[in-house]
Amino acid sequence: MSLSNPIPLTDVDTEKKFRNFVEITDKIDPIAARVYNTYLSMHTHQCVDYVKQRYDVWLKFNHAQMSVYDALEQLSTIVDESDPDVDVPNVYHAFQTAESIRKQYPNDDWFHLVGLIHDVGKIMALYGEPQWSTVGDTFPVGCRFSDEIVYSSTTFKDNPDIKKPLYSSQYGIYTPNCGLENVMMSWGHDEYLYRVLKNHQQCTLPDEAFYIIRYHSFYPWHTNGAYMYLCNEKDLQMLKLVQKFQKFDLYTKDDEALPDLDELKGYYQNLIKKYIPGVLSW
Ligand SMILES: O[C@H]1[C@H](O)[C@@H](O)[C@H](O)[C@@H](O)[C@H]1O
Ligand SMILES: [Fe+2]
Ligand SMILES: [Fe+2]
Repeated sequence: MSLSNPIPLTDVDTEKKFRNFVEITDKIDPIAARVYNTYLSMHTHQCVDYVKQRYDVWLKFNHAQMSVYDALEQLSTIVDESDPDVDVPNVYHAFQTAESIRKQYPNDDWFHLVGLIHDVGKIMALYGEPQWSTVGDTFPVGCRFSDEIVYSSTTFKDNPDIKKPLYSSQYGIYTPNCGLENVMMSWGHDEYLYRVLKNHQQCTLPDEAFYIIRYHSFYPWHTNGAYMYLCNEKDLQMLKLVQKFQKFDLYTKDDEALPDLDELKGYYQNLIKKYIPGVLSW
């Protein structure tokens, strides 16, 4: 599926510095400490065995029954602890992302909907999942952790997998260019929402939408160029689309100009009716 002619991205705030993962010093601001500690826990605990165990817990889809819109509204109670750029509930970020995509690609309504829902998997945090296992950038487990992972120089030292020769080799349990669909990613909101939607037979979003949802947090890959040796043709083709999405996901973050959610509700409820109707198992 090709996206119709883009209008150039004009409303990007070039003054503000996004994704500024500052190094930890003893005089640190509370947000920077919150972000660092989230990644420290994530990089300490996310390993092959841990991810398998999360599959057991979450892929039974027995936590809740609700529509996508109801799940989206639950984001109004979640502040993402991994994000140095957002300190308000995540529901605003959902509408900011969606609305900016809608402005640039008015005809690609499925893309608007991806903007709206891409982070809905974060509702896991409301059902007992720690934030370090819900939010933040993702990375493959079962092979060597890349230097391109944020804070990786100090946060992986207690991860059980770095002591295992197979898991800490370049390819680990994978084969060259095996394709990301065959790679086990650290557990988080991307994989979770992807699986929830796959499990919902009435979901008619295109393959591109599923792909963006599944890999939008894989910054070491889509932005820093790591792990290319695990990618197949499909991944390289989809990379451009994920990068396009990433601009909207990141540069529209704004804690001051908050969208009026009631005003936008009707448009997006119709999109949900069109592409993801019904009650989903979460
Ligand atoms: O802190 C953010 C946030 O958790 C996003 O939802 C995720 O997609 C990004 O990768 C991460 O950097
Ligand atoms: Fe996300
Ligand atoms: Fe996001």
